[in-house]
Amino acid sequence: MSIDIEAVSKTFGSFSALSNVSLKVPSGELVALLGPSGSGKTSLLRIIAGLETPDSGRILFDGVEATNRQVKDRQVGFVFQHYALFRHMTVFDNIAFGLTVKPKKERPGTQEIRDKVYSLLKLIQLEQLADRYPGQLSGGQRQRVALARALAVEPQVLLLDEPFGALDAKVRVELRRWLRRLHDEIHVTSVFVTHDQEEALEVADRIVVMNQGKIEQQGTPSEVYDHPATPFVYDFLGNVNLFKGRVHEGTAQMGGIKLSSPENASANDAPAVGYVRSHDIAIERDSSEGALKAEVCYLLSVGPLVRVDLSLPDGDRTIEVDLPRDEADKLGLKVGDLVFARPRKMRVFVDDYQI
Ligand SMILES: Nc1ncnc2c1ncn2[C@@H]1O[C@H](COP(=O)(O)OP(=O)(O)OP(=O)(O)O)[C@@H](O)[C@H]1O
Repeated sequence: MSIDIEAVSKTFGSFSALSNVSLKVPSGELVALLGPSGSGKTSLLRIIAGLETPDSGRILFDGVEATNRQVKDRQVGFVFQHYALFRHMTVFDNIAFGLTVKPKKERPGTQEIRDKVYSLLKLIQLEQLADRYPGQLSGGQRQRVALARALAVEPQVLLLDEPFGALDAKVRVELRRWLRRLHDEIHVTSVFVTHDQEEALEVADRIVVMNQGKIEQQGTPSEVYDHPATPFVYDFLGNVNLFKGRVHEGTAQMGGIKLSSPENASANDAPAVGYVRSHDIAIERDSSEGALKAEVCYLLSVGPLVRVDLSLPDGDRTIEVDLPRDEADKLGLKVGDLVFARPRKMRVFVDDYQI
């Protein structure tokens, strides 16, 4: 089922939580709502669910207006971060719950419910745990059961609000991959709220980046990561260094670096900020054009990368560089070394922006 959100606004008292938000979720797509705390992700999800009513705007399911439709008539399934399972019920009974409470004429027979629950247990790979109670499961297993419970009633839309938020990092990564594979199998239209950019990049077909109740940008993971539309998106989706300067007649002069025809900078003689991701800076031993002299002030190996902090001679500024480990090994960097940093890719935004 497709979802259309048309010009939705929502205020709480005098606070505007959502302002004129429009979004189309095509049938079968997995969309991530990504943004910092308080950006309006959960409010939007609750409006889709029918748990909250917008002040203005409309929600359509499959092209049919559903703004005032009751939650129970929307055919949505939920999985929340703390959507507790029924503690006194087994895994089997938790998953079966939505089916057993259906009105008598819609309720499937006992054998049909049993078959359905076992097929879902197979899907979440927990067949052997049907008789356990929630207290006897790990956090990750509990969220998988919560997902199976949501899917049991065959929702047309699945809404997930930080479903892995309470889990430790390793389980989170496993579960998001698992969710992606599961979605490829069942194709239910899904909206997934997260503030974790890696999670959104890995799981979603499309990412909707939210900030202060508005959509900053939407696109495929590579569109939003490789072509951020605004400084906010640049900053939110990855580690970034800022170089302040000016643009003048098609040339940008940013903190000692000169760029001709910088992307995105058409203004004349205006203050501007250049954005460079930490992995888009090369470190070289020899001086070359477009490279900045810098001193290595900190080194840290993190998995396959080495984080190198460089201080620039212009004062107290440091820039962060992420180098593949073999490249760092080849350079043999030590704290105190004088090197040259060359931004490989810089995006210039003319409007001043503070992080
Ligand atoms: N029922 C409410 N009453 C008053 N203010 C609310 C209510 N619900 C949300 N808000 C406010 O609206 C803003 C958006 O909240 P929302 O929960 O949608 O953000 P979020 O992006 O999901 O944040 P988080 O990641 O922290 O959950 C917040 O500033 C929040 O305090």
